[in-house]
Amino acid sequence: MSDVLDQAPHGDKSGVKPDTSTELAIEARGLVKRFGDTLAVRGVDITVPRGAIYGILGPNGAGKTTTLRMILGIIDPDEGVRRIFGEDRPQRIARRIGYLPEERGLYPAMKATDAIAFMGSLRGLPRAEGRRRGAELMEQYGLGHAVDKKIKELSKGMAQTVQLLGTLVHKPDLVILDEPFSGLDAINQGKLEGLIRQLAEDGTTVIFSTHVIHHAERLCSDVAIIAGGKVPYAGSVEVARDRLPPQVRLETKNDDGPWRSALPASATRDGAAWVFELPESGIEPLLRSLIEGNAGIRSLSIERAGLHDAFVTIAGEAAAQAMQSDEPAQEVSA
Ligand SMILES: Nc1ncnc2c1ncn2[C@@H]1O[C@H](COP(=O)(O)OP(=O)(O)OP(=O)(O)O)[C@@H](O)[C@H]1O
Repeated sequence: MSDVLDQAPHGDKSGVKPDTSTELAIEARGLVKRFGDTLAVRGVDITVPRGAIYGILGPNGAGKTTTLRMILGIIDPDEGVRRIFGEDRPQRIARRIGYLPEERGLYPAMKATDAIAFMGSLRGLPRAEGRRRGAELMEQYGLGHAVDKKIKELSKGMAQTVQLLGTLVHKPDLVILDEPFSGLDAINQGKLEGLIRQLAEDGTTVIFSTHVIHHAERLCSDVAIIAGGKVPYAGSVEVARDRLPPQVRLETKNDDGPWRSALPASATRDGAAWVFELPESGIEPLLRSLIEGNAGIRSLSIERAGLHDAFVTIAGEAAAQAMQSDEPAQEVSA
């Protein structure tokens, strides 16, 4: 797949010199957007380092698309500033950006490679080159059999993939994907995860919005959680997970004994196991008390909180439930 994403420096294409003065791909501060009476985005700050895979998580209507559209310069914020590669007028560096909008759509009568070339031409890539690269990309993405097909002859998922390839054909430095996983089956979701990883390995910054926390957990170094037009958390996935104490799960041979006083008062039963938060003093003193108190340890595990649990804590149960209702029944594993 690396050929697919054979990334060259791209600043020359746009006539704008590559910016080396900032390590940030995106810096957005205090973004606010109103649509009539609706306050869609209420003061969003997002900072995306270059080369990151960055996830924007939030339930329906949270303000993800509006935020991305402001960052891209498709709409202007009512308040706040945003910079892409240090440039505060994103349109000026449009050729360095690839954008997959949430609303999918290509001309049904166009050939797939022409559709990719057309999208590339909107970002400054000559059509002939776009067609050549389009065919190459389709071949490498497993759609070689469809290069001569028209969009209307493709399945919905295949057409969506063609649109994604059109987003990448001009070799952008920054790729912004709005809900790229929705509408794809489990196999294609897995392929898309691989493609996103490959883009990042080649130095491209990738930002995607999603309802499905598992994609972000597998792919992202950093995330922003958007809920109700605000960002209650933006930062590393690891730090978000560390906001919750790890959970201990303990099974013992003996039901009772002096060891029981070592368990925190909040410990609960889950079948044969005790479940509780890892005490602040750590596992060693607890282990000592269990051994000396003759618990007869059968099994003991310590599990770090996942991003989903962190999301529930940060954004709230309601937001998590709203997200979960959108998760596909079949999940892919990394
Ligand atoms: N053009 C518009 N005119 C009026 N209201 C809008 C417009 N675009 C978005 N909104 C409103 O702004 C809020 C945020 O919408 P937005 O599309 O940004 O959310 P989202 O997080 O991307 O949601 P989803 O996951 O459903 O796509 C919603 O209340 C929505 O109804």
